[in-house]
Amino acid sequence: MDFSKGHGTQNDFVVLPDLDVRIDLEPARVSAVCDRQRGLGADGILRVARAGALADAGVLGALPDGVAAEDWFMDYRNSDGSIAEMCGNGVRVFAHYLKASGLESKDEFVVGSRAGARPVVVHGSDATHGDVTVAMGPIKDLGTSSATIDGRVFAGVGIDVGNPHLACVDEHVTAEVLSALDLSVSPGFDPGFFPHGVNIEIVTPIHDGGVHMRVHERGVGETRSCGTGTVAAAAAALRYDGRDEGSVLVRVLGGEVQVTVEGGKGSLRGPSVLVANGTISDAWWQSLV
Ligand SMILES: N[C@@H](CCC[C@H](N)C(=O)O)C(=O)O
Repeated sequence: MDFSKGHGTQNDFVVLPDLDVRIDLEPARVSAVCDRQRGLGADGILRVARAGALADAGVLGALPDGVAAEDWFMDYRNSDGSIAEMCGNGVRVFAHYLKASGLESKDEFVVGSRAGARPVVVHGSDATHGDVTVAMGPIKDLGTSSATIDGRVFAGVGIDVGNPHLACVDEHVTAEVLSALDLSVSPGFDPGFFPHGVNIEIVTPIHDGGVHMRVHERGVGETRSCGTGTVAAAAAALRYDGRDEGSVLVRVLGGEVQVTVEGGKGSLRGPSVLVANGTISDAWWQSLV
């Protein structure tokens, strides 16, 4: 089975081209591939197929809103094997992979996700580096809640950008305070508020047009970046600043991305890097279930 490995600001993915939808992505297989000791190592898997082929194979119950059968579809899995609705860094890597592999020749096209259509613009790409903007869709306010890290409570705002986030902007949080946080343990959150789990961002207020952020992802743990999380963080930081719209440079452990919030929708521009192509052993794959 062929694979590529790539990352967007060090949120890393195994990309599995599967146009005929033959690969069985059982959670045990996904978590083995993503395991950094016994597998390839990644925060998640991106299966590459057309939306119609995934629906015909029963992977998708129905085509999500705005997604046509002939659109590309990013079938995203977290490293624990769970399915998530959206992955912002994943869409950039997915679009870059399509261009680099020759599967797509256009610079502007739609990537389908379980959260709906996510149009992309590939500003530039070669076999290794890409620069991609993703139209991230509506930003929905879920109300206020809080996260607990190491006994410290962070007030935040619940934000749905296709998947659920709790973005906590705190006046006492600086880049130095952020770097001292222990995110090796899952932060506490209100399961009544987030019955399907949540991605949690701790964010500095906006300074000189930018914020710093760390993130603990549902189904993964701490990651060095989360694209949907940067959109939630930017929206929360703008609101903290008394604004509904604006452009924010979001700095994460793995780099930086530019997020724009306008008309209740987000857009995300940032890099993608494709680092390797290879083959997964059939014997190993079969041994996993
Ligand atoms: N890293 C992703 C988000 C992946 C999904 C998330 N862990 C969830 O379960 O919602 C991103 O770049 O957005």
